[in-house]
Amino acid sequence: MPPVRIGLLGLGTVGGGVVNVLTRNAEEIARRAGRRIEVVHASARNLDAPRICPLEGILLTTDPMEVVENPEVDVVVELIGGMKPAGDLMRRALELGKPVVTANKALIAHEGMELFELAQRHHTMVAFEAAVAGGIPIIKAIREGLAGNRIEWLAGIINGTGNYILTAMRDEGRAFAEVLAEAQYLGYAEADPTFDVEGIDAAHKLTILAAIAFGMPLKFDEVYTEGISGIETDDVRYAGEFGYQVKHLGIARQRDDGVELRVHPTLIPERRLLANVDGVQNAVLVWGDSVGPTMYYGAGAGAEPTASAVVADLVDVVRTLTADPTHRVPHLAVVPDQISDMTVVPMDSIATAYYLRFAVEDKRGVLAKIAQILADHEVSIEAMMQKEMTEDERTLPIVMLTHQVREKDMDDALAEIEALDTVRAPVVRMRVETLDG
Ligand SMILES: NC(=O)C1=CN([C@@H]2O[C@H](COP(=O)(O)OP(=O)(O)OC[C@H]3O[C@@H](n4cnc5c(N)ncnc54)[C@H](O)[C@@H]3O)[C@@H](O)[C@H]2O)C=CC1
Ligand SMILES: N[C@@H](CC=O)C(=O)O
Ligand code: NA
Repeated sequence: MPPVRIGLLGLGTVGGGVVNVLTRNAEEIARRAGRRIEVVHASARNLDAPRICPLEGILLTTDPMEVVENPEVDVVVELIGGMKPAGDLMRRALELGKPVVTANKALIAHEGMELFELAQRHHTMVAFEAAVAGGIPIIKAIREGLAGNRIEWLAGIINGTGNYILTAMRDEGRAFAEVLAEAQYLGYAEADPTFDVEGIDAAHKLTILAAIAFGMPLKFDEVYTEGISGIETDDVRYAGEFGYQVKHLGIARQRDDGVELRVHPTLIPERRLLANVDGVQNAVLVWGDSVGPTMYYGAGAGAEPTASAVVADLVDVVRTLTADPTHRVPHLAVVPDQISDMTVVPMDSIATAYYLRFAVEDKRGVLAKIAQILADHEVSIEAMMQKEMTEDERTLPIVMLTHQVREKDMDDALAEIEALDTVRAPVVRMRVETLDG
């Protein structure tokens, strides 16, 4: 069989990693795919930029559309990122009947439904394993390995940059900005790193995971999203004193009245496996009704871990190039006419336990007043600590864990507490998840 000819859009961190993996493991990959896989044409914005990979034998251009339209290219790999021009390039490739492999979670989360429909219409496919949790084969695991289950819920650390920052803040007490710059240097961060630190990247990934787990449409706009930029080292330390780690989680859960989709900093009991996933590593805990809890762990970002997922998709695509398109594994796990809409439940209706930190004036009766307001709103306290006075001797931090409470009740209680003269700053709050069923 002649080699399969790849057109590669983007020669940055992941594009470079893909060339390296395809070159180094060429024989092994050919044994699996049944044919050799070779990059023949590639594009980058600046052809003089330094590269992490060899480029011998690859025709280079600054015009990615030239690669897509090259009749000598059989499969397109999109590793540019973002919405434009990546979306137009992908659409053109699909119209030409060329399969596309991508790591672009933003594009899939926003435009996946149309792209999958276009692919189907042109008897081809989009593969996107690298879009979620980097090198972890989580899409394949849920879509194929857990196909016998009703997935009840999943929770994951799905942004490598954010986890890298939180780990360095906790273990080394380093400043947020400095660690972010390091994650950018290592190639982990998005082109716009606010996507990482404000939870948007994790929301893109959760959108995709939920669609595959529950057979529902991609609903990025309905994901409740909070990032890690507001987390302070004191809170990480106090959480540790209660026996918890602070992690940024994406959570999707089926309920009778719809589905919860939320991304936010979360306290997890330190004995849980997820609490011990550090640095750039990601992990996803998936709970299926037949299998129970399963967990998938590995590098969530970086050149070769992400390339590992891109190349696995390439092998899949190559294996099915000559197959009847209706016999391929569907993009969102269920056959297209079986995708069923699901209501995303409002945050107000979600019940979780909470970590709270109050900055109060050191005055008699303040704590009693706070406890009273919490009780009036059905919030019951599980544990409480009074911490040392701040350096300026102005405020006394009080931290507590609560039992489960509806978000709406907590909002109302905190609004009342923040209006007290003796409360000096907005209350810091993080949700707590036990992840035990
Ligand atoms: N870096 C990582 O660890 C991971 C990245 N991803 C995704 O992989 C994709 C690529 O990311 P990286 O390799 O990190 O990016 P990068 O910034 O290192 O490389 C991007 C490449 O695309 C080219 N490019 C950028 N804008 C372009 C434009 N307007 N027109 C033509 N070419 C353009 C650049 O010249 C460069 O070669 C993104 O979708 C990202 O979200 C997914 C998982 C992990
Ligand atoms: N910026 C992303 C890259 C992988 O998806 C991350 O840090 O996880
Ligand atoms: Na993956």
